[in-house]
Parts: sequence; C-alpha cells; structure tokens
Amino acid sequence: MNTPRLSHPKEKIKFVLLEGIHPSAIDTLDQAGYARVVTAPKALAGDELAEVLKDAHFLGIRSRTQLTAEVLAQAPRLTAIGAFCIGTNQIDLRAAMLRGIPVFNAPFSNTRSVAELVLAEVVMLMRGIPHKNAVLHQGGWVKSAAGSHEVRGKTLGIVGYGHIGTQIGVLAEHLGMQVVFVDIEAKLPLGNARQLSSLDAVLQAADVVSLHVPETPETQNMIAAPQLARMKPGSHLINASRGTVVDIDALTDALERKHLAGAAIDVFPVEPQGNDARFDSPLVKFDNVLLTPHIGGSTAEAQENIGREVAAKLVRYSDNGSTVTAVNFPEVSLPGHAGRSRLLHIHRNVPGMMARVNERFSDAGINIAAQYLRTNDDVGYVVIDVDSDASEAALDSLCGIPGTIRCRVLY
Ligand SMILES: NC(=O)C1=CN([C@@H]2O[C@H](COP(=O)(O)OP(=O)(O)OC[C@H]3O[C@@H](n4cnc5c(N)ncnc54)[C@H](O)[C@@H]3O)[C@@H](O)[C@H]2O)C=CC1
Ligand SMILES: O=C(O)CCC(=O)C(=O)O
Repeated sequence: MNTPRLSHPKEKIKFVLLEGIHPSAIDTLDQAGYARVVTAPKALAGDELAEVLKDAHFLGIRSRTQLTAEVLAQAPRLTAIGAFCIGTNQIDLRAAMLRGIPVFNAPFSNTRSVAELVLAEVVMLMRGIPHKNAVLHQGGWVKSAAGSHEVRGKTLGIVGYGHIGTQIGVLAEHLGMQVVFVDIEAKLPLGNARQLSSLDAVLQAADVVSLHVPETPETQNMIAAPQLARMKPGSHLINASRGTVVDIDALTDALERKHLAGAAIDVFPVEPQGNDARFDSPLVKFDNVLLTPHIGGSTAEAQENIGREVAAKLVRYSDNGSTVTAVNFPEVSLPGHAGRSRLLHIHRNVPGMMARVNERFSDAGINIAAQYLRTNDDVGYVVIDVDSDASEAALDSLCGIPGTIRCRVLY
C-alpha cells in the first residue's frame, strides 16, 4: 500500500457527513473554507458506505455508522473522523489509530439533553403514565392512584456517575430524591449523593435505576437476569446509555413477571439505520415501557452545538494539525504556523524513528523551524515547521521513511 499523503488545497478536501448531522457543521466547515461537503440523512453500510469513503478525506458520523477495521481499510484517503456524539464504540478506534486517523467526538454537548429526558422519565414511570397514556389512546379511562407515586423521598440509583450521571443526580435531588450511585472510579459525590460499593447495592436500594455507562466489554449485558432479580419488586429501569448494556430477553421476562413496574428504553442492541427502516423489539408489547428512538441527545440545542464543536475540531486538525481531545491518538496542541509550512508525520512508534526523521532533513539541508512530538505505545505523531519553499522536498523526504503511516503538509 502507498503511504497516504495529503497536500491538497482546501477546495479539494472532501467531507462526508452522515446520519443527518446538524447544518451547523456545514456552516462551520464553510466558514473555514471547506465547501466540498457531501451529506446523507442516515447511516450507511456495506457498498454504500464503501462508495462514499473511496475519496473522502474527513468523515462525520453519529452513533449508527459502524466503522470496523474492514470498513476503514476501504477508505484510503481518510484523514480524520468526527463522531458527532459522545459514544465512540461504533468505531474501531485502534484500527483507526494504526491507519493514522484521529477520531474526535463531542464529550459534553448533549449531556444535559439526556439528563433532562431521564429526569422526565423518572417522573413518568413513577406515575404509571406510559400505561395510562396507552389506555386513553384506546378509548379507556383509568383514574386511579394505584401504583402511582411522588418521586420526592424515593431513591434513584445511577450506574455510571460521569458527565450525564452526575447531572441527573443533581436534578433529581432538586425534586427531593435520594441519589445513590456506583462507578468503577472513586467519584466526588455532588450534593447529597452517595457512592455505594457495588452494583448490587445500588440495584437493591433504588426505586428507579438509570444506566449511564459507556459500551465496553465490561458493560456488555451488565443488567441481565441476576441483576434484574436484585432490583426491588415494583421498581423501574431506565437505559439511555447503549443497547448492549441490558439483556433485553431478561428485561422482557422481568416485565412479564411484573417484577419491574416499568422501564424507559432509548437504546437497543440493534437499531434501525435510519427513519425509513423498521424497528422491532420484544419490548413493543408492554404499554408500561416507554420506548424512544435513541433520542436522548437529540435536541435542537445539543445537535447545533455538537455540529459546531466536532466540525471545529476537524477544521483545526485539517488547518493546523492539532489533535487535542482526539480519543484515540497522541494529543499535540499546536500554535499557528504563519509564514511557514507545517509537515505532519504519523509513524509506527519504533526505535530510531526520530533519528531517521532528523537525518533526512539534515541530509536534504532543510532547516527545522519548530518540532513537536507525541507518542503512545503504537504510533508517534511528529509535527515539523519548515520554510515554505522547502516544503515539497521535505514532504518527499518524510513520506519515504520506513515505518511512515501517513504524511501531510499544511501551507
Ligand atoms: N441516549 C443517547 O442519546 C446518548 C447516550 N449516551 C451514552 O451515555 C454514555 C455515558 O455518557 P457520559 O456520562 O457522557 O460518559 P462519561 O464517560 O462521562 O461517564 C461514564 C461513567 O461510567 C463509568 N463506568 C465505566 N464503566 C463502568 C462500569 N463497568 N461500571 C460502573 N461505572 C462504569 C465511568 O467511570 C464514568 O464515570 C455514553 O458512553 C454513551 O454511550 C451519551 C449521549 C447521548
Ligand atoms: O445522537 C446520536 O446520534 C447519538 C447520541 C449518543 O448516543 C451519544 O452521543 O453517544
């Protein structure tokens, strides 16, 4: 395979934005001089995805598009990926890194939206609203206080006390709830929240359990039959994290046995590619289960902010080479490079690499004006500023070094 090499003018750089990414992203790209933007309203897969990736330099996705190692192998020019969301479990981050492709996401922009939805669901579930709503839609009438409770004084159990979990805890305390949580890390409890020592302790204590962990091997089916059995009879489960965290068959069983009084589920092990595809789940038969189409973070405010935030990170990487906040890559924070050209060299982190880089420059008589380096166990990222008239020769020298993964020049 030829070493991917990029020295295009901006108008030739192609951005592909899938899954209905907010127009604020296009606006941000346009303002930065990137007008070659192709969009699609839904996730792509298979041949359709391969086709758009053939000549894409930058790709923007949300949570649905699966970027496996095989898919990335079909994207020879891909320079960076923007995950216009929080979760990056849909991307093979290591495969991307080994191809010299940094991945950027939006770690904060939609967290408040998820927290607000979950808080509303806590109230709705505790009042039995999903079931009552369903009955009235079918012409029935259930004016009854049975199984309907105030949330004040009840216990909310949060699993994963990160950006979203903490906000929900604070909001729930404003409603008078008691908050307990479990996390793999020791966390500063906000307000009067209490960190418990185990998942079981949270499940046993809570009237409503809400899941806010990322998708990892450890969180796969974290809530299965044994965990559901430990939840209080008549309690509720909310999952707005990832579909793989809950064993749906076990949840179905717990609902059938009426061990749980209800649930609110926003994320599913398998989700439709787009709005024209069909949704199916064993949970559709329960009218005490609130089903939402993975819209925890889908508010106008969050999507507009995410569009700007992630597009700005892609622009910064394209214009300046900065990888700050990349989730899979050595992070290099870079100043401007006015009056000079900037060379970006991504290489396998093997002994002697920097000696070879510097030797090439010295042999070619090219003066290095500034140099920045960051490495991790697998890859190194070196950024070198040179006089502009030396940039093409310098790029040739750099790209030819054995162990080079990718090289690029910024004018
Ligand atoms: N439904 C939706 O539309 C959205 C869903 N999400 C999902 O929510 C997840 C959480 O988001 P944030 O709070 O921003 O992430 P975060 O990274 O700030 O918090 C996650 C917390 O979970 C903890 N954790 C990880 N593994 C754990 C385990 N095995 N047991 C207990 N705790 C564990 C971490 O230590 C961390 O404190 C995201 O990874 C994403 O999958 C995020 C945004 C929107
Ligand atoms: O809005 C989306 O497409 C995904 C939201 C989400 O799950 C995330 O941000 O991780």
